Parts: sequence; C-alpha cells; structure tokens
Amino acid sequence: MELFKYMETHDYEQLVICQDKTSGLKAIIAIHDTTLGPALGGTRMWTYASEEEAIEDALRLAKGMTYKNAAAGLNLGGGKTVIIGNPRTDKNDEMFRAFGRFIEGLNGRYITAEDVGTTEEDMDLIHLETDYVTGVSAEFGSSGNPSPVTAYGVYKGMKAAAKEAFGSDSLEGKTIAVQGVGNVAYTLCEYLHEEGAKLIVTDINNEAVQRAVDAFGAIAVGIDEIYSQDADIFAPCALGAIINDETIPQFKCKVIAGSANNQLKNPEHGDIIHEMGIVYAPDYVINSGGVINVADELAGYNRERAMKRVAGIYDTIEQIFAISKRDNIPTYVAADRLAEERIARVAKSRSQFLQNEKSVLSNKK
Ligand SMILES: NC(=O)C1=CN([C@@H]2O[C@H](COP(=O)(O)OP(=O)(O)OC[C@H]3O[C@@H](n4cnc5c(N)ncnc54)[C@H](O)[C@@H]3O)[C@@H](O)[C@H]2O)C=CC1
Ligand SMILES: CC(C)CC(=O)C(=O)O
Repeated sequence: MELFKYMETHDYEQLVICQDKTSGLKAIIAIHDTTLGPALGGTRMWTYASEEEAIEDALRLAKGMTYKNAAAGLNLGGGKTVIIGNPRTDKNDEMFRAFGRFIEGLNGRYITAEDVGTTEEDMDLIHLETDYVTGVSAEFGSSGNPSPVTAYGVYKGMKAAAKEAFGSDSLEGKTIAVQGVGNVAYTLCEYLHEEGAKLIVTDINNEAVQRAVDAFGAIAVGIDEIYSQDADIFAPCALGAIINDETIPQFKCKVIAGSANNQLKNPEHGDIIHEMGIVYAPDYVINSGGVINVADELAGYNRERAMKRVAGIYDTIEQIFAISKRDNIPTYVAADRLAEERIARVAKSRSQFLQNEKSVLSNKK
C-alpha cells in the first residue's frame, strides 16, 4: 500500500504506530477526521495476517467512525485502533496501560472504547493512564460495555428496515439469519426472540452457537450456509466485507440489517443489492448505538438520555430510506450524503476567525 497516497485519497489526518517491547503492545491508532470534534472509536484486538492488513483495517474502520459519528449527530470525529494479537492469549495488564499512555500523548485528539476483542476490564486498565477512554466499568460512573446498547440500536434499525420492506415494522414470525452470535448479536437475538422472530444462527465459536440454540431455539447452520438461508432478514454481526461477489448471488433475504462494521466489500456491492431490491440498512448508521451510548459519558452519563437517542436510529434509518428514494440512490450513498453534508456545514460554520492565544492579536488581551 502506498500509505501517503491512500491517506491523501481518503482524507486521513494521522496514523500513529505504537510499540512497547515489555508488554508486546503493537497498536495502530488511525485518526480520520476531527472536523466535528475529537476522534472517538473503539479498539479492536485481532490476529492479522500481516502488518499491512492491520493498518488497512485501522484506516477503514477509522473512516467509518467519522461517518458514523456524523450521521448520529455527535460532535465527534472518527478514529479507531487495532492492536495486533490474539485477544484470548496475548493480553496482559501492562499492554493496556502502555496503550493508555500512548492515547494520553495524543492530548484528547483520540478517545477510545471497546470493539471486537477488547472488554470493559481492558478499558479500566487504559483508564489508569488516561481519561480519554469510555466504556469503562460502571463503578467509575461510566456506561460500561456498549454492546447491549449497540444491539438495541440494531433492533430498532432493523424494525425500520422491515417496515420499508414488508410494510410493517413487526418482526413477529419473520425468519432472521444471524451471522456471529457474540456480544452484540446475543442481545439482539434476545430482542428478536422476545418479539417472536425465528432465528437461524452461525458462528465460528461452537459454544456461542449452542448458547443461542439453547436460549432462543435458534437453528444452527454452517459458516458458509448462512448467506443462502430462506430468511426474510440477514443480520451480519461478525466481521466486515461479507456483502461481496461470492455472497450476493446466494441472498434470498429482502433486508440486510446487522451490527458488523464495513459490511460492503466495495461500494459497487451496495449498488448491486440496491438494484436487486434488497433493503440495506447502512452499517454505520444501524450500529451507532454503542458510540452514542459511550459518547453520552462525555457529558456525564445519563442512561435514559442515551437510550432515547439510540432509539432515534429508527428515525435516522427512515430518513436515509427517504433520501434514497427521493434522489434515486442506494441507501449507503444516502447515508454518506447525510454524514458528509453535516461535516461540510460544520466545517464552514467553524471557519470564522476566533481569538486564541496563538493569534496575531494575542498580545492585545
Ligand atoms: N460491540 C459494539 O458495541 C459494536 C460492535 N460493532 C461491530 O459488530 C460486530 C460484532 O461485534 P461484537 O459483538 O462486539 O464482537 P464479538 O467478538 O463479541 O462477536 C463477533 C462474533 O462473530 C464470530 N465470528 C467471527 N468470524 C466469524 C465468521 N466468519 N462467521 C461467523 N461468525 C464469526 C465470533 O466468533 C464472535 O462470536 C463487529 O463487526 C463490530 O465491529 C459495531 C458497533 C459497535
Ligand atoms: C463504542 C464503540 C463500540 C465505538 C466503535 O468503535 C464502533 O461503533 O465501531
């Protein structure tokens, strides 16, 4: 990858490579855009095939956060971290403390939280070194693990998508194929089961599958079988790029609505599913519940206020469908438009001169 060329093409601000030999920390912090405010985005810990793959993931996820935070109406920019390593075997306390010190060094340009492979306990360790961390344990007055709230937002967004596709937002009797039954999807399945949906699940982790089978009477299918299920709704809740040339021909669903980040392998795949008449709830809008929840901590956490805002994902998804129909564009383009227009408006309104200690007028104070 030609790094500077890539960063220039996609308007990235900063890429920070952090290493700490003692703890084995290898982290990449990507900051995409801070027009709206400090960059907020989670930390993913994952075993990447190469350093290049890890850098690319950090960059792609950080850009997604810029759009997610903008579309959610938050005064926050976009950033993300990936830590290279196996979250089951490679963690130690010093690693997260060292990472916390690197975040502190950015002086508030980047605020972190949980993502795949990191937990509330990891955030507590980061918190020993910096206040620029959210999703810390409730005992610190924090909102805790964002996953259940992300699930609530996905549930609300899925209902809005069902209304668009089937004329009613009831999920009772609908068959929903869920890919990955981890932190977010397990709670999502709880909501769906409670409303009377039939669940089909898959996961690379057999224990996670069994838990969903036992708790919700879900039907388990193989990893590669999930795309071709006779389901009304496909809910991708594992990793990204699962809407691609291989999977699209297998889809029988009318709706795609799930928590995974970066679901479209390439933008063209969003065009293809749009032409097929599949109602696609854009990933970074439907999964913004977690970030809305942790962002609320920055104003002093109020759960009622946060949940009300997360429930608003229903309206945002409806707004995106309306833009899509009005402008005859795929829903992912409509979501990008919503986010980009907000960033452009704020950038313009913040371009006026304001006196500060570095300005030529500072000695006149
Ligand atoms: N946790 C949160 O609050 C948020 C999560 N997301 C996204 O939602 C997705 C899920 O996040 P979490 O539930 O937190 O992660 P998680 O790690 O708890 O769950 C992911 C699950 O997917 C499974 N999985 C991995 N590869 C798979 C494959 N090829 N096929 C089937 N299953 C597979 C894993 O075994 C795991 O059970 C991720 O893409 C994450 O970035 C997005 C916004 C917020
Ligand atoms: C609070 C986090 C879950 C934010 C984030 O990284 C995300 O929404 O992907």
